[in-house]
Amino acid sequence: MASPIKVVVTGAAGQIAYSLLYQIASGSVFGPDQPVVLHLLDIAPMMGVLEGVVMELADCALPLLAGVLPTANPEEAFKDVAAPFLVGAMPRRKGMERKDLLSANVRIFKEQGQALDKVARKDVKVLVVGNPANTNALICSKYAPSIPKENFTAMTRLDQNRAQAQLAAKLGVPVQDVKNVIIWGNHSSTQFPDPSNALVKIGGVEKPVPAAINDDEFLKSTFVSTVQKRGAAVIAARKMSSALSAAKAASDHMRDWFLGSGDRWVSMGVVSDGSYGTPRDTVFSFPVTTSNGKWKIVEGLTISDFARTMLDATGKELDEEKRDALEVCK
Ligand SMILES: NC(=O)C1=CN([C@@H]2O[C@H](COP(=O)(O)OP(=O)(O)OC[C@H]3O[C@@H](n4cnc5c(N)ncnc54)[C@H](O)[C@@H]3O)[C@@H](O)[C@H]2O)C=CC1
Ligand SMILES: O=C([O-])CC(=O)C(=O)O
Repeated sequence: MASPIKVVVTGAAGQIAYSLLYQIASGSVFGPDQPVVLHLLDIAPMMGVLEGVVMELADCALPLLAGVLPTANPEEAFKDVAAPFLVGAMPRRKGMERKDLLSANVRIFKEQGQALDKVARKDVKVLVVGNPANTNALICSKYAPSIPKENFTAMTRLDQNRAQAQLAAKLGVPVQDVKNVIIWGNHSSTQFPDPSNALVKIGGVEKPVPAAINDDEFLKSTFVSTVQKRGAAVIAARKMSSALSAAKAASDHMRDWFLGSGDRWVSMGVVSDGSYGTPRDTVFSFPVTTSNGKWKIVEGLTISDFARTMLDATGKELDEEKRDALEVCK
């Protein structure tokens, strides 16, 4: 058995963490042979609730759970961790856009960037879930200059999973038979869920999704807006934002980053190098492949005029969010 790795979940007393902690501690993220020590960070007033979460983790009797550390101190939480899931932040409510959370949440990621810079391993792999996730990840990276910027990512995997599920339902196939749908840009209502390179397996044969669906109007309008607005639809129904599916997506993101994405593309918000004409120095979601703990943007894709308009709109929003976030952090 490998020696345990330290994994931190922030917002550990919240609703996403409630699903996520089990997935990490049961081996679905880092593999069935990798023990974990869980560091649980939340704010001081939540320590009582967190105590209950600690009790429940013990009561799960999980063989891979090698230790649990609940704390309200970021430097204690981030000490020597390999994998931070930065979930802790205010969720939006009905009628809000995710960027409306910026002024409330971005300071959390400044403070946590500073703490990571001070005490985390330099090869730490950071996943930001708390909204607005892309811009929070950018700010976190900016305040942790001793850690390579490639090590900071934002979660758009939930959007990818939603897009894949929508296409599979339309085609009447199991969800795993659809692959390579892309989420470009911001985890917001300007994101571009792009099915143009997606593939579907039908009767054992792989075909392009656009040809299999053969309904351009559906792919450019209904499909795009359903995925863009899915988070708001869940809030309208549940009166709380998605948590079960968000935790599953966070697990998928980290698992693929650590263990590899195989023959599938996955979407991750990463610091843009300007690929595909996107704004540099924003955290932009791209199709990537992952192996040996590193991600690589899929190169050489054709960008249609429609896609160009969509990429430019979401890039513009990310530039605006960055400007606002830097102002808040001054
Ligand atoms: N990127 C994505 O796809 C998704 C992102 N989200 C976002 O994830 C975040 C968390 O959502 P929920 O778990 O539903 O919220 P929640 O309100 O249930 O839990 C948030 C937890 O974070 C804690 N927290 C607040 N400030 C903190 C700090 N400075 N340090 C550590 N913990 C802190 C709170 O005390 C609370 O326990 C929200 O911002 C939400 O919008 C939610 C779904 C999907
Ligand atoms: O919509 C929200 O505010 C929560 C979220 O990010 C999502 O469900 O995608």
